[in-house]
Amino acid sequence: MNILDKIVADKRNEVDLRKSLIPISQLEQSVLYNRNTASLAAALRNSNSGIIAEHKRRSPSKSLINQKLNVQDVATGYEQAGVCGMSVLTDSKYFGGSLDDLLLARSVTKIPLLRKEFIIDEYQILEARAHGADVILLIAAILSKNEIKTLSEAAKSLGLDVLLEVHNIEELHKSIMPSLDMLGVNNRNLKTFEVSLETSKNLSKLIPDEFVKVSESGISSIEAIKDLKQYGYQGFLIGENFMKTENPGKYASEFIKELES
Ligand SMILES: O=C(O)c1ccccc1NCC(=O)[C@H](O)[C@H](O)COP(=O)(O)O
Repeated sequence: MNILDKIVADKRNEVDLRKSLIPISQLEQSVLYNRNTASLAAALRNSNSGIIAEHKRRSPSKSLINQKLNVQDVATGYEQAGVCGMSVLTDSKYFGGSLDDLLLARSVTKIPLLRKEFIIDEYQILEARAHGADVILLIAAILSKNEIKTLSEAAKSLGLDVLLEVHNIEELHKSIMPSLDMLGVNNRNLKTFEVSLETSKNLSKLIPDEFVKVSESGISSIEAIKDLKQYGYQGFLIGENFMKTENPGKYASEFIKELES
């Protein structure tokens, strides 16, 4: 079994357990569930830098990245740096994150928040909204066309933006549908961990113009972003490169200033 299959198998058990503990009616009654959401797609369209900065403690490919930081400090730092949005990993077993991280980030910032999760069930979308997310991620590699349609339509009906992630042409072809806002190309093969920015470049011309194009993973330089912009990308998801520093917000601020200069 590859790592992605393992993550999804564990996720099915985790979601079943969560559903049995917290009913949907409880999620719907939360204060955060009943609020106006912010659009990441709109923020990216209006930005020069297009940075989406991630909170990521560890990962299957890199193991430990940074365990010392407080998520509220990271969120505040990212907002002050001028990022367009923040991605918060909520998977606990493989990334050391949680829904509490999302809540804590929401408590200190107004920027669009992405629930970075392996979403396989509509229940996780309700959880995302109830914990302060504005955006959800859907990963084409783990969903059928029909599931992408059902889940993205559910997210849109709740006022959430949808970022759909692909890694190859087959995933892209099955995914294009009107209920998506952003199409993300993951430069990391989630089954082998191989990273190449060529993946974003190769798929760029196949992504229809109505979607905001986002390049994800393995981005560590200003030159890489300038190059990807030539291919029509308006969003750049950066995790490890910021999180491995002592002060991700400060590093992101310097990165964005240089990008915009
Ligand atoms: O990062 C991993 O090792 C990973 C492994 C398996 C599934 C997903 C994984 N990462 C999720 C992401 O997409 C990244 O956290 C995100 O794009 C940021 O990437 P990076 O800038 O390279 O940290």
